[in-house]
Amino acid sequence: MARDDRPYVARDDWSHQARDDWSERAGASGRMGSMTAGTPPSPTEQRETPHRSGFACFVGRPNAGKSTLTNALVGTKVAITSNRPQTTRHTVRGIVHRPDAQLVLVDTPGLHKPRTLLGERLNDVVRTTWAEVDVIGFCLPADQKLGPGDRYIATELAGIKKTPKIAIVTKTDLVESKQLAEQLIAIDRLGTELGFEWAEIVPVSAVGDKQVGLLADLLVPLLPEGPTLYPEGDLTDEPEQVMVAELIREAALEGVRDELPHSIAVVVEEMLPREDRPADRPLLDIHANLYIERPSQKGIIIGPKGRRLKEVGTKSRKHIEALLGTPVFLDLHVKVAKDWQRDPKQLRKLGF
Ligand SMILES: Nc1nc2c(ncn2[C@@H]2O[C@H](COP(=O)(O)OP(=O)(O)OP(=O)(O)O)[C@@H](O)[C@H]2O)c(=O)[nH]1
Repeated sequence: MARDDRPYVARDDWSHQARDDWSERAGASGRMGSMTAGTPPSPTEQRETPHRSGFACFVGRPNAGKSTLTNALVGTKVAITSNRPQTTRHTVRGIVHRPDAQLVLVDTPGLHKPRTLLGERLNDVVRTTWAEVDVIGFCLPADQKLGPGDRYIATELAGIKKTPKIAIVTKTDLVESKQLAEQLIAIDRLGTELGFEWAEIVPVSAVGDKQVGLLADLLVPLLPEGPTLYPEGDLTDEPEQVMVAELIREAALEGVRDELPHSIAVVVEEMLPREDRPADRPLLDIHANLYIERPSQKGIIIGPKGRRLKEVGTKSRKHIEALLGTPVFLDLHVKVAKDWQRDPKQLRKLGF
């Protein structure tokens, strides 16, 4: 997206920021050393912009829209999304390939007050990720006032001094411009209150495809100079089995309530091409177990006459086939792993 097309950027000094970037790069590369701030680069100079590569992660409370945004940036379904909170457990990387940069997105679980061993482990994953990335994107939904959950995360962010932080106001399609403006101001103030400044504050709608390209444009200059890290065409380095398990879990989460979403874990036991198939009609056999914590939860997952489980299978199979580009036979079993969230041995077995 051309910079002039930007309908909203809260920082009124963004154009200076952009110019500063240019002069900074000039200093760094030595190639544009004579350029003064405010001089637009010539097309030749623009082509000489150094290639950048690095890692960004999106943080924010559950349901803030992190996975949807990751998918929108990458352009393919790589992170699972759901309208249930805390869907993302595994760190899924989406990779944005551009001529000038490679941006590796690390999608973390939501940071929350831990109540179980699983909760503590998830928070550790989040903090470790924050310390390693080049830029953090803090996602705040436009349609919800800043709450204690946001402050909790922002306070933690304030402690990570070195990493630049971009505030991303998500789901802007859900609000009028006045509400959006208020949210932008509140977020700016939150940074000031906590003693740091956002590198940018940018409103986006992943669903409405608004300003997603701009977000990438703002993230890229915050990455270090460097060569491509992954081969072109790679969208994620998450093992296929984990992605497949996540797609099954996503389908299983649909329509379940209360504590059940947190009780579901999926492990793909085996993925093997079916033997004796003609080359033009391959079939991939996938055997997966869907774990719950208590026998009483089995009925809900399986549904009357097995209908619910069948739906979960059909739905996830379609997504898996789209992801892997091959027809799939999905063999899905429901098993009870008693209180797995509190049992270190079970957690390890389930991949945490
Ligand atoms: N209208 C609208 N809805 C959105 C947008 N982005 C995300 N959503 C919805 O918000 C819900 C949560 O989105 P996710 O992307 O799963 O949120 P998340 O932050 O990854 O959630 P966790 O994995 O639980 O941390 C889903 O129902 C999405 O469809 C958006 O730009 N506009």
